[in-house]
Amino acid sequence: MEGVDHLADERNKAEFNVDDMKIIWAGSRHAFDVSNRISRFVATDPVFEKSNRALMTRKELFKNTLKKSVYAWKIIKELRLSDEEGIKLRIFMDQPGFLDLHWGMFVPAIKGQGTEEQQQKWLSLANKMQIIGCYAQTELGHGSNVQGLETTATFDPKTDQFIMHSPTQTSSKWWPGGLGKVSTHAVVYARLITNGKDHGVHGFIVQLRSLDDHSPLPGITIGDIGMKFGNGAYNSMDNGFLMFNQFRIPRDQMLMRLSKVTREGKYIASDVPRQLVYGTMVSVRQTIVSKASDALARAVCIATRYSAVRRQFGSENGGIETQVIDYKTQQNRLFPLLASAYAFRFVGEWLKWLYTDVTQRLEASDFVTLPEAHACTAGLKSMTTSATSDGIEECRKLCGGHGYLWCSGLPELFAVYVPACTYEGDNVVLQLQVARFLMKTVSQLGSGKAPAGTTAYMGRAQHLLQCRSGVQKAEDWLNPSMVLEAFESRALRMAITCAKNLSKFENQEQGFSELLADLVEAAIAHCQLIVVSKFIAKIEGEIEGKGVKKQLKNLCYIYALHLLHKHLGDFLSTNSVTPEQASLASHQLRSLYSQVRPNAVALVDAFDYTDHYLGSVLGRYDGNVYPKLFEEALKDPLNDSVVPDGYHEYIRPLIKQNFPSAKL
Ligand SMILES: CCCCCCCC/C=C\CCCCCCCCCCCCC/C=C/C(=O)SCCNC(=O)CCNC(=O)[C@H](O)C(C)(C)COP(=O)(O)OP(=O)(O)OC[C@H]1O[C@@H](n2cnc3c(N)ncnc32)[C@H](O)[C@@H]1OP(=O)(O)O
Ligand SMILES: Cc1cc2nc3c(=O)[nH]c(=O)nc-3n(C[C@H](O)[C@H](O)[C@H](O)COP(=O)(O)OP(=O)(O)OC[C@H]3O[C@@H](n4cnc5c(N)ncnc54)[C@H](O)[C@@H]3O)c2cc1C
Repeated sequence: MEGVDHLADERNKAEFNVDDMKIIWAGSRHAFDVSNRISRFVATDPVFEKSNRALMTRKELFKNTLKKSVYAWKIIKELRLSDEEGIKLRIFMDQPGFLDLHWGMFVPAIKGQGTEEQQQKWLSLANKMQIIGCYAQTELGHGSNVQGLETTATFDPKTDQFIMHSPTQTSSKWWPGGLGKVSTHAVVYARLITNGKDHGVHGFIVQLRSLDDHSPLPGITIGDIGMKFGNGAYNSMDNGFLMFNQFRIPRDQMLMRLSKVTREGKYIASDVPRQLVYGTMVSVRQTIVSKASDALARAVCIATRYSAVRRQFGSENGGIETQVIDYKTQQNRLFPLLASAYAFRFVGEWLKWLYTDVTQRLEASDFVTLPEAHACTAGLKSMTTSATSDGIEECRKLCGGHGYLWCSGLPELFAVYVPACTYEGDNVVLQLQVARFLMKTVSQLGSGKAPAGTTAYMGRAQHLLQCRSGVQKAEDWLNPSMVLEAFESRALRMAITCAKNLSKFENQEQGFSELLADLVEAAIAHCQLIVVSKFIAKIEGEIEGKGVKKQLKNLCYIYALHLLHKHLGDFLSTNSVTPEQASLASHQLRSLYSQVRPNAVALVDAFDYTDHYLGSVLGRYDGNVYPKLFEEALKDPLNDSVVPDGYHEYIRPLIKQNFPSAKL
């Protein structure tokens, strides 16, 4: 029935003020107002219609993305939207495209690595979108190993130019978003060679296409790398390939904030860490963590609302059946994901703070916190995107058969989201960076250098290596210090075991390669500790709103205890908990699920998503699922005619058994 809220009973059960929770979720009243206003604006503008995406051909989808992106830019300019509003517009538009790479990587790369002069020249064009840029780092043969890139930029002192060249097929740039068909420019990462010496990978601004007719400049071969996973989905993006054939650019197009090449061809390295050339990746990894909470929240919102609508079994005397959300198995799969969405939100807020702090320090030439910022952005990007990808797929299963329908919104969400486990650094490769950082920290214990920041707990190694958890009853698992101690002790003991095993190898690098799998597990344990500790810090802070804090506490402990349950092997093998304490944790989890149950729909309403953004028949705000599933089905082109195309050609001859005889 139109206009009826099928989830009204669920909403009436809520024990907290949803509007207050919306502010907590958004981060502030201001952030909520912006998000709420822009999402509704996008939802009502026909240009941003997206329900027809799956049926578009690649070319139609690409053109539709161009149309939406340019229209979004026009709105940003005409309505003088702020950066914050512009970014929200892009998010709610919900279609990956060249704008992401232009604003998300090209502009930041110039800001981070260009000199004042270069910024003035290039950003004035880029900020008006008179040039469109992308980030061309990955090559056909090398993505994870940035130091292994093969493209060369050789300085020619005669002409004061760099010669950009792709010496092999594997050196072709391959993957950059926006490169295939749209970008006029790119920040290209290539090996800098002066006077025959290789100085490693540096960034260069390179014009790729004519600003008059968009044709590739001579010496440049460029195109799209082809269809990717899923229909619609990430295929709106023109990920591209690029080859240089002795292509020349002026010397002043090398990004020279971190190091320089003089007119004579002399290379001058500055005294800043060379890793700052990776700065753009660090900034995007930070953004990806907040986006993980958003993607997971979308999936959880769909699965929660649908689980409250869907009924199976349990009917007594012909009465109504049980809502599937009431099954403990459903709760055991769904509520930890709901809790994770909130957890990633808060760790994302904290990471943004950490990133802002390290950026300010770098500007003041203070590099002390750079390794930690790198480890946190890499590790949390890895951990949250892996959990979110798995979570979206779990939400699809939580919706049963209907979750597999395109109109559930979940297949497309998964297809768009899952490459987050790979881009901006493969998730395993990134956890190994965390592991290196942890091994270094462990090796310095006792040296007088106290570990700080997220590794401060390692400074209490003596206690954490010996302590036994004091949990005696299920309620003890609601004690923040007991929860934290269990996670700290597990993370520390895993790291120390790895360090001990490493020390048995004469060659540290060889030892590291032998122990890769254990090192990744130790890194994940450390990252989970960070998320748990930031959630606990959040609930221990000031939180306004009727009943809001109570709900967040429940979610925080669900998050922590479900991790304990999932990684029980780690907790038991490190003696961080006993089997009895683990069983008390399971008991406490069940009790927390019961407390969350009446609030579940309201907790996903707090995300404030429009039906347009969710793009899901199953996750509709009004819960009016079944009539809308029919409506969607009837829109499918196969239902345009009762008798399908191909009937006379194939079905009829088959049934009548009168097809021509086969010849081999
Ligand atoms: C007017 C208003 C305007 C508003 C605008 C409105 C419009 C809005 C439109 C859009 C809005 C934009 C929204 C943007 C949102 C963006 C969202 C995201 C979308 C994403 C789209 C996908 C795009 C994808 C892009 C890419 O994938 S780019 C390529 C990424 N590639 C990688 O990540 C490669 C991974 N590999 C590496 O990073 C490195 O190779 C390595 C694995 C780290 C190894 O490096 P190496 O140098 O070999 O180091 P090691 O020897 O291992 O270590 C040495 C040393 O260095 C330290 N280290 C390493 N990395 C770093 C680092 N980054 N920082 C600091 N330190 C680092 C390492 O720890 C070691 O330290 P020690 O020596 O101390 O041990
Ligand atoms: C949708 C999408 C968009 C992208 N956009 C861009 C872009 O705009 N610009 C850009 O430059 N790039 C882009 N990329 C490329 C992306 O950054 C790389 O794909 C990514 O860094 C992974 O590198 P790879 O493909 O070389 O993977 P590989 O490194 O080849 O990984 C293959 C396997 O090897 C494993 N592996 C690799 N090294 C190690 C190791 N040292 N130890 C243990 N295991 C290892 C990995 O875990 C993985 O399982 C994009 C990729 C995708 C999918």
